[in-house]
Amino acid sequence: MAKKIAIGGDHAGFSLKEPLVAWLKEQGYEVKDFGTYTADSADYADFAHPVALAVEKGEFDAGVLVCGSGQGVAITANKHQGIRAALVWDTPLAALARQHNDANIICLPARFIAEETAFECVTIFLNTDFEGGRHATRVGKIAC
Ligand SMILES: O=C(CO)[C@H](O)[C@H](O)[C@H](O)COP(=O)(O)O
Repeated sequence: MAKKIAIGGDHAGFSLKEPLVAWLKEQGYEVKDFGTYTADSADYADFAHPVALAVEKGEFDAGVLVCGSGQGVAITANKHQGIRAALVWDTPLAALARQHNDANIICLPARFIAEETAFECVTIFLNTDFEGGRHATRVGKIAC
């Protein structure tokens, strides 16, 4: 069965989110786009919270969030107890976010990453397993 991906971002993420949505669908993923749907100025939390909530509730296998720096969406998503949102801008970080942190949302900085690199990061993020072991102990200590 196709992996289900929730995606969202603000105006600054829009120019990256649009090709990402199309590309993810081409790859066979089931994608729900939580907006924003234009390049008009918008507030990242209005999109990061719905994506985080949907992933937290188990309605999606993973989330992708995009804003200018990636930081606003990451900070917002990590307010949710069940979310581990990782700010990623290169492929080794995408792998580590899964291997060591069991991240369930990848946050991309649209204004600081090339489209092709973003695609590579998302591919790695969606296809890398959590290593468990000592990392499971550490991840288990995150929630407060
Ligand atoms: O990067 C962001 C938050 O971390 C946002 O996407 C905004 O782009 C950033 O806050 C700048 O805002 P602006 O209205 O685009 O100048």
